[in-house]
Amino acid sequence: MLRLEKLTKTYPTGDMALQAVDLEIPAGQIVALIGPSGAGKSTLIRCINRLVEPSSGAAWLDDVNLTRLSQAALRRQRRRMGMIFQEYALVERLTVMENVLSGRLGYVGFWRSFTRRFPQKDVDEAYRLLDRVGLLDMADKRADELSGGQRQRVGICRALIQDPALLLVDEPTASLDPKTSRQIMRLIVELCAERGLAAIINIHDVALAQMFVNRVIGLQKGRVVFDGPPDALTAEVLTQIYGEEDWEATIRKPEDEDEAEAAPLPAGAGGA
Ligand SMILES: Nc1ncnc2c1ncn2[C@@H]1O[C@H](COP(=O)(O)OP(=O)(O)OP(=O)(O)O)[C@@H](O)[C@H]1O
Repeated sequence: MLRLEKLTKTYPTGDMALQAVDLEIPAGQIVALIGPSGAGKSTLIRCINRLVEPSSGAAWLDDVNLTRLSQAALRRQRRRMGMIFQEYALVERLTVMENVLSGRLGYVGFWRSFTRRFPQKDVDEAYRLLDRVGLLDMADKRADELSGGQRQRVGICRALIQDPALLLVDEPTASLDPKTSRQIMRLIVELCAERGLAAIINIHDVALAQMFVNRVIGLQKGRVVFDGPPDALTAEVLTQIYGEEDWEATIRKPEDEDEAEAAPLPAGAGGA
């Protein structure tokens, strides 16, 4: 379980990116984080694994206070938090397989990581994951030969091979076309359900969030202003989060139901 207690981040510039955020995410629950540009979504995700150092407050993963860890202990705990990035963050000149296996670098010793010789069980797991995401025949391709959707699938495999308890997902579909975006969201949600993984997905596309998760958290100016099921995201609520706009075009409509049926919410997606 992830618990944030009054998590606060003020950047040296004075930007108050997070203001005393309290949040609990049970094991296995998938949450979409929405909010306007600058609301603090990326900061929140990065304060959890301390790519950004929080100014005060605490982030607990089960019984571990992540904000108090030494660098060595933090490295160990980061294995439990897989991260998926908007721009994939793959090493372009390495193969798909090598990129996936790089997710194990936090586990193998210095010499193995230096020579990139991974245990056979890691290689076997990498093949299993690539098969699961439909990229088995791409294992030996270089990352720079892949499409955006294929790259994100590699990014997902790299995060999952860490065997994390929590996925931190930062705008996974922002660089993808609408159809590929749906496929990637569906894959993330399915894989989390299969593995009982909790996830926080920072996402700009409200309709996409509504389609795939059971709990949405709205941030505005570093504060949680909404926490509830996707159906509660009315035009009034969206105005509160984002400001005045014609929200009827954004809110999920009945004709989207076909897509929802094609992607039933797994039980693990969990309610608020
Ligand atoms: N490295 C930084 N130094 C100073 N201020 C920053 C830094 N990163 C973010 N900020 C500020 O913190 C606030 C929150 O930014 P953050 O990137 O977390 O928002 P966001 O909701 O993820 O936005 P977007 O959707 O545009 O990515 C903004 O005011 C931003 O300008």
